[in-house]
Amino acid sequence: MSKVTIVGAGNVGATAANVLAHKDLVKEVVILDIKGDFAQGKALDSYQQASVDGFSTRLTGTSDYADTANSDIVVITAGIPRKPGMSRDDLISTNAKIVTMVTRSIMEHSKNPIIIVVSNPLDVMTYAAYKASGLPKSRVFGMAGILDTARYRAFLSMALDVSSKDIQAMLLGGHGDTMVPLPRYTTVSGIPVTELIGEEELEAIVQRTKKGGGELVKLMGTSAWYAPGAAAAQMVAAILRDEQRIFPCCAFLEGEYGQDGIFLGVPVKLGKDGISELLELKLNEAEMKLMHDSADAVRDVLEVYKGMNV
Ligand SMILES: NC(=O)C1=CN([C@@H]2O[C@H](COP(=O)(O)OP(=O)(O)OC[C@H]3O[C@@H](n4cnc5c(N)ncnc54)[C@H](O)[C@@H]3O)[C@@H](O)[C@H]2O)C=CC1
Ligand SMILES: O=C([O-])CC(=O)C(=O)O
Repeated sequence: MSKVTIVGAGNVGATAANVLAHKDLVKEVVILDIKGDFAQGKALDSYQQASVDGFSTRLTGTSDYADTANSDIVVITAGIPRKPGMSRDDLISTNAKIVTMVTRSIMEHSKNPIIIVVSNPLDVMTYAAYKASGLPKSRVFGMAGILDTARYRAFLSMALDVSSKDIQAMLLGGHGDTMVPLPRYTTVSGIPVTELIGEEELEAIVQRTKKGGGELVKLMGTSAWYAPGAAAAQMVAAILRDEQRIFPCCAFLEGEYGQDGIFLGVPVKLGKDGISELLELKLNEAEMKLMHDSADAVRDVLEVYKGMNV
């Protein structure tokens, strides 16, 4: 009888709630937004889909944190999205305050939730939620890697004309243009991807993946929501079902990959208590360098956050 709260009833939050309800895994999904009755409207619309699509999960909307009391899992999507010409890092001054305030309010009503952060800039916003919550690192992490590998898998699927279901891939690093897709850890039904595609075409797909978020911002004028919402719901499902699935997630590193005191994308195992294990891949020199460059980029934004004293 779990309870899931989604903070932010906007594009990503409402999609995550809707996708989660379709999985029919949880009794109650609460959507919270500061924007008047907006969350109530989104929840009501979503719940009116229940009889059409056949799910029982109740969706309710609110602007009152008391209604989030005793949540088992909280997904934070509150904050502003970027517009064309902006980087995710440009969102920090607004979103750091929002994510910190949201996390504090959540913790006033739920003792030991698992928090999944979605708001950007993701790696630093996950750090902000971790600090504001006081929860252990196993219970606070961010969604990005599932989305970024999903884009990588989509581009590969289009290039190879195969189902993306058969493409397995791993990706590390920050959720920015320095992210590190890993062709050496990419297979198609067990076949190394390098046996199926030329080096140049693969490199072009890697580069397109790194800028995958920006491509959509340019096309739509705001950032993506279908794949991000579904990715967040997949993480919630893995926790609710105690699946111990291995996903790339934004997790707190304390020495792993040569990084300390920073949230970055790495493979983790997800189950009922959050992150049960962080996996350290045997990277080659070139991959490790890309990982360190990505960590440096995240660390620059982390310094900005630390200087804000929120
Ligand atoms: N980690 C990832 O891979 C992804 C992250 N994002 C990020 O997710 C965030 C949300 O994106 P969208 O849903 O497209 O934006 P949106 O503008 O559609 O929705 C954001 C919602 O947050 C609400 N909000 C703002 N301040 C709040 C507060 N203090 N408390 C509660 N609610 C508050 C707004 O009223 C709005 O409804 C953005 O920061 C975006 O950059 C988006 C896609 C992927
Ligand atoms: O691109 C953005 O700003 C939103 C995001 O993180 C993504 O879609 O990857």
